[in-house]
Amino acid sequence: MLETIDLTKIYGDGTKALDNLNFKSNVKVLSVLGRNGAGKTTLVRILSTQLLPTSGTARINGLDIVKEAKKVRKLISSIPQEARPVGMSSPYEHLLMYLTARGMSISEAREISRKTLKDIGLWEVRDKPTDELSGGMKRKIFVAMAIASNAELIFLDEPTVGLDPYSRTEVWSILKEADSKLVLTTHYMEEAEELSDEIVLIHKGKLISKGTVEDLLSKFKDKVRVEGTGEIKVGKMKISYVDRKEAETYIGKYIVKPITLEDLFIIYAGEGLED
Ligand SMILES: Nc1ncnc2c1ncn2[C@@H]1O[C@H](COP(=O)(O)OP(=O)(O)OP(=O)(O)O)[C@@H](O)[C@H]1O
Repeated sequence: MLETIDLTKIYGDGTKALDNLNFKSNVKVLSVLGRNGAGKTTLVRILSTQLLPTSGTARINGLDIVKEAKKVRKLISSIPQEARPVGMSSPYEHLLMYLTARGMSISEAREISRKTLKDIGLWEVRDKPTDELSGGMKRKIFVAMAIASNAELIFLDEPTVGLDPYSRTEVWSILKEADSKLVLTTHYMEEAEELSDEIVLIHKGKLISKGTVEDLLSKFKDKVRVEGTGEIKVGKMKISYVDRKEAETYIGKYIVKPITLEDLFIIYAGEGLED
């Protein structure tokens, strides 16, 4: 169970990255979505005890992430967005080091490392220095480390950035099979749709919406997206969200599409529909 209580973060320069965030979640995969700068990484860093909040707190399985940070760290594993592997060490060595450092026996760590490297598609390069691997392969090492940890809750900040579609599917598959609960941030909406049991949408550090993909979209079930005309300007593109009936008059003249998760970003950027 994850719960944030009036969680607020104001950085030293005055930027309010999280603004009284309150939500509870107890699902297998929770995705945190929001535009660049919405506060997702700040939230994940605070929840994974790498950064202190300015005020408020959060609880993971009832444990306070500030007052009981040491206990929380035993429950979680986290891959920061900026994680970089050690160039001379191989993927296999990364996993072994990480798992044994977490207290796993060497024999168990060997077995789990091998299985995870196979599952995630890194088996053939398991003994290569990571310096000699591609950016996507390096990213996969961290996903493998987190999943192999079998932690109760795993934080994955944009786990599939830079991965080709095949590798992304490999990662999705391993994430779906994991026994751990996951908190994920992503800018890939199909990834959020594929994996999430619940989504929290944040904007300028505030909670905008929470629910399943269906819940979030159901608020706009009678609307469609019209491209080429409308009040909302995204760069040079004009977009409007109109009732289905009204959209009939646009068919043939403009591009008319169903609303997807991507549209929530445009809608909630403050320029679209009122909630
Ligand atoms: N160390 C810092 N000092 C000052 N401001 C910061 C710092 N880190 C982040 N911010 C600011 O806090 C806000 C939230 O940033 P954060 O990285 O949490 O957003 P995000 O939703 O993860 O963005 P992205 O999708 O681009 O990764 C932004 O305005 C950002 O500029």
